[in-house]
Parts: sequence; C-alpha cells; structure tokens
Amino acid sequence: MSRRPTRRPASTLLRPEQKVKPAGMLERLYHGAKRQGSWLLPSRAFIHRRLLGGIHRHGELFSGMSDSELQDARKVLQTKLHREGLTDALLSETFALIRETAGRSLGMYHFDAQLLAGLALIEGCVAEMQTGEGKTLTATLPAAAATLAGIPVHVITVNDYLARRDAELMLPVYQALGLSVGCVVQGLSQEEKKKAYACDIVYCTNKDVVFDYLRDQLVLKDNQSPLHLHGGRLKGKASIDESLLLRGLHFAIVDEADSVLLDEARSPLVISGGKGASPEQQQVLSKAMALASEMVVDRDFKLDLKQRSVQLRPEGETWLKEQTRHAGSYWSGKVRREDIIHKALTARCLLEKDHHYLVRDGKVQIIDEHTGRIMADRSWEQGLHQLVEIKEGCELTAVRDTLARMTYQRFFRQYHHLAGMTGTAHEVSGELWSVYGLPVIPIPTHRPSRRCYSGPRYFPTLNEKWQAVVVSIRRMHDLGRPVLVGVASVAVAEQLSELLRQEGLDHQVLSAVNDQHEADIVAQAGLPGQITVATQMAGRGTDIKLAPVVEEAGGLHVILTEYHDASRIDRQLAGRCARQGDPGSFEVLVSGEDSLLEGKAFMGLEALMSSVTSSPLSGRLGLARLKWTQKQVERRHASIRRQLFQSDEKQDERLSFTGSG
Ligand SMILES: Nc1ncnc2c1ncn2[C@@H]1O[C@H](COP(=O)(O)OP(=O)(O)OP(=O)(O)O)[C@@H](O)[C@H]1O
Repeated sequence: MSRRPTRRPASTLLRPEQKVKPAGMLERLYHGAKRQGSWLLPSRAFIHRRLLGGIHRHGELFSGMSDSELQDARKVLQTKLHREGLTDALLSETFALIRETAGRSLGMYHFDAQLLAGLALIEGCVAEMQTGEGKTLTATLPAAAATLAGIPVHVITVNDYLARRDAELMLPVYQALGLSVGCVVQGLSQEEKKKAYACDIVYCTNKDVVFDYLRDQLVLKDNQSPLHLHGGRLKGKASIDESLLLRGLHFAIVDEADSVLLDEARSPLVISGGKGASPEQQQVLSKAMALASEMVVDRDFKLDLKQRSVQLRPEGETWLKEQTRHAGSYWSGKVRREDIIHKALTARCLLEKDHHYLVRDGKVQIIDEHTGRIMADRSWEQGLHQLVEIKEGCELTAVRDTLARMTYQRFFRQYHHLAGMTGTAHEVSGELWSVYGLPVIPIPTHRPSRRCYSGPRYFPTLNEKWQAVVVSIRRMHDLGRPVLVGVASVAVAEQLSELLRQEGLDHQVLSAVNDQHEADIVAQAGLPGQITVATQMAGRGTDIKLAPVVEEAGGLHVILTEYHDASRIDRQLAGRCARQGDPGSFEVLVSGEDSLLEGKAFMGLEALMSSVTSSPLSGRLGLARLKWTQKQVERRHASIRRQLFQSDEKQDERLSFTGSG
C-alpha cells in the first residue's frame, strides 16, 4: 500500500482525522520485522532517483515557458491532480513545477538533495537532512504538491519565530502557485486563527496546533463523529462548525521531527480552566508553602534533582501530621495533605527561577525547556503554579481544573498522512517507526561538509571551564570570526554574559528574556567578531548568514559549553556552523561539575578518577562519565515516552469498553 497521500479524503467536509488504534503485539512484530528486513524490499532510494530524472525532464520544459504559460500549465496540472491524485508521473511534473516556481519567485531552485527529501516527505517518511541543507525550502515540495492535489497541509515547527519566518520566506512560492498560506502563532484572536487554519497551507507550532485541537474537542464535546456534525447541520446547528478552528487532520509535515515527536512527547498537553482562588484555597496554598519551606532535605524528604522528583520520608509524614493536627478539615486526609506538600516541595526545590520560569511584570511565566522561550499563556496544573507564585511573592492567579488532555503520540497518529524532517533522526529511528510508523530516509548533503571539530576538552571544575570558554571566545574574536556559544539555561547565559562584560567583550544574549530582539540578534550573529550567547533555542532552525570576510577568516565558530540531555541537541548546535559547504568549526568544553552530572554516582568511577593523577587520563575518564550519563538520560527519557504511549493506548482500550452505546 502506498504511503503517499493521493487525494483529499472523501470525508473532508466532516473534519477528518485518523482513528488511532492501539498497536497489537502482532502489528508491532510485523513493523519490527519489516524495518529489519526493509533491505529486501525494492529500495525507495532507487525509485526516488528514477523520479528525480522525471523532475529534471519536466523542469527543462517548464524553464522555457513564460510566466503566464507556467500559470496555465499549473491549472491543467491541478485539474489532473484532483482527478487522478499524486501518481508517479504527476508527482514528477508537480515537483518540477514547484521547483521552477521557487526558482522564479525566490531565486532558489531546489537542489537534487532537496528534491529527494521532498519525495521522502510525500511518501510519509522522515527525511534526515543535515543541518543547513535547506529544510524550509524542501517543505514547499510536499506541501505545495499535496495542496495542489486538494489536501490541506500543516507545516509544524518548534516555535513561533520559525513558523512566522518560514511562512513569510516561502509565501512568494505558494502565492505564485495560487495557494493560500496561514500562520498560527501566539497572540492571535480566535477569528484570526480560524482564518489561518482555513488556508491551504498552515505554518504553526506543535503546541498551538495541539491546544487548538483540544479547544475544538471541548466545543464538540459529545458530537465528535461526522454523523453528529451532519445531524447538527441538518437541524440548523451551524454554530458548532463555526466555532471550530481546525478543519481536520489531513497531512502534517513536521520540521525538527525528533524534537517535536520525541523530545516534547514526554508530557501530555492539558487544557485547564477554573475560577479565581477562594480565600480558603489561598490559605491552604500559603500554609503548604510555609510548611514545605520548614522541611529539611534528607530528613523529611528525598530530593533527586536529575530525576526531578521529591519524595516524602516517613519522618516527614509524621512531622506533617503533627503540624497540621489543628489546621482544619483540608489537612485531615493523609493523601490530600501529602499531595499538596509534595507540590509545595516541587515548587520550592525543583522549579528554579530563570531556568524553569521567569518573573516578569509580577507574573510567573513558564520557560519552555525545549526551546528556551516564554510560554506566556501557560500555567502548571492543580495548584503548582499558584505555589510558585507564593514562593515568588506574586499575586495569586486562578487554580485550574483539567478540561482536556492529549499526548503528542496520540495527536500526530491521528493525521491521515504524517512526515518529518530533521538533521538528527538515525539514533531514534526505531522509536519513530514503532510509535508513528515513520521510516527514516537519510538524504545526502548538497555539498561536502567543511566543519572542523577539534574534539571535546574536559575541565575538573566549572571555574576552569568558563575561563577556557572566555579564552577561546577572545581568540576567535581577535581573528575576526563570529562565535556562537551554546549554554544550558537562561541563568547560565546571564552568568556568562557577566563574565564577558568583565572581560570587556561585547556580546549579545539570545534567550527567553529578550526574545523580542531575536531576529536582529540572529541576523548579526555571522558578522565579523560578533559574540552570541544562546540557549537551546539557537540550536534549532535559526540560520546564521556569514558576512563575506568571515568566510575568508574561517567562518562561524560554535562552542558547546555543556552536553545536553540528548546528543541530538548537541549535534543541532554544531550544525549552526559550516552550513551548505561553508567553512566553520565546532568545539566542546565541558566540566566535571556540569549540571548533567548532578546527583549522579558512577560505580566507583569518582574514586578511580580522584586516584588518577595524570590529567589526560582523568580528562578521558571525565568525558566518558559525561557521555555515559547522557546515554542514561536519553534511555530514561525514551522509557518515559514509552510508558506514556503505553498508558495512552491502555486508556484507549478501557474507553472502548466503557463508552456509551
Ligand atoms: N536551493 C537553494 N538554493 C540556494 N540557497 C538555498 C537553497 N536551499 C536553502 N538555501 C539556503 O540555505 C540556508 C539554510 O536553509 P534553512 O535554514 O532552511 O536550513 P535548515 O536545513 O532548515 O537548517 P537547520 O537544520 O539549522 O534548521 C538558507 O540561507 C537558505 O536560504
């Protein structure tokens, strides 16, 4: 069965989405065997190469046409696509038309590598393209081809900045093809969102599209099925349709697919609502915070910073019972009492200001840990947000109840067609296949890479590491090369910024705190001698253009100052330099006091390291320890995602038994 979307599903007017069936044991085995034995099947790459020839043949024809002739050819092709769907012959012609249109409207003709990636995407695969290979332009191929065949497309990316930038950059191509483009970002009104979602191609972020889908679910309530919607329409209940934002889940092309489909899929998204906190609720929350601040770590509770967990100890439970004996009825129930204290301890010990949240204009604002950006309209659930507000002395907002929830795993499996692009997929290809049915296809680079990697350097202490970072920055700055320094959090970015100020090195900080200047900062990051300090966000999607003199000086130099939770994120940061065959270099400076190692002990490795006096050997052991920890964290995160996925499937099975008849 072809994985390619052909034509718009027959039920388009009824807001289609795929019914997610839990994968049974046989299905999983079949998928596994198919993946292992995929080399036995006719190679997709071979088929794609054949189609590539067809694209170039059609391209020669289109290149000789005038603009108006090209428009006429587009209309004829569109009619054929509506009638026959995206067959092999029509697909080559369609890609050739899109390529010619992009060449004329943007001055960029898709490279062969991009055409191959486009073919992989339209086949419902993850195209693994190296960083900087032009994923933004590549997405126009499957997006426009599907839309010309009548299938609405969502191009999903990780943040508002990229969604807006990509939609704006690619708009001329889509306009020349007669297609409408919408962009959904935070701050739009319902009407504006609805208008954007009604477009042929919608650029949006993963969070926005899932939340908007959940909002639609709340509007639909029990009227989820197409028949209900039809019935409502017949009864003249058009208002349901009118209040829906999305028009179904047809075809999604996910940029930075590993980040969206895996890294962010560890926690479900929740829509909550509720009234303002009552005086009694406020009293309970304040008391909980006061009690939590008196509790002593290791005596009353256990704290694991790396696992991000707190756990009450029996001593703590007894102490708590004593303290709340006469505090009122709320505190008499053990489960309720310990639950609120658990949250208060989480607010006190696990949620750090400037790392997990910011306090801006007297409000607690959550920082997205994947993008480093502020999520202004989001709050933590079930009183946790209010406890953080008490901790920071802010005015209390409303405590909210869960109204609807959705995991990324479930949401994306509901699309009729799903495809993804990323520079870092091979490590997680098994998971992408088993959860989403997405095969990974590696795409060759357009030009050979000229990235120089000098290998990692290890320092026993943070102090030594930061000194080395400053020395390296100064060396590159003196050579006239721009430097991008990747740091783990907003707080670390601020610390390094202070250090650079003391050294008299002019620099820019690209973090959640000053995101309004982001585009300007990124635009300047490739200028001679420019120093940019950035949180994870700059590791994803931002394109740094080099000034011509910088190319001669050796290109952009990237410094990684800490291994991230996943090696893929490190590779993304490295991918900021030496893009599209440009020169560039990458350096890793890490230390034995990095936050990755917090709370970790290693089977006597510390003792061994302290007994080793030779610094090359202790450096090697230190690096091995960091890499090993990173692997452990990756494994733990994969297991959290697996558990969430399995519990989601189980819930599905349970619902199928308890649903109303
Ligand atoms: N076919 C093309 N012709 C000329 N320039 C191109 C072409 N494709 C891409 N580019 C340029 O290459 C640069 C990188 O493109 P883009 O930012 O889309 O890469 P990317 O793969 O998304 O990078 P990342 O992996 O970092 O997200 C951009 O400046 C873009 O204009």
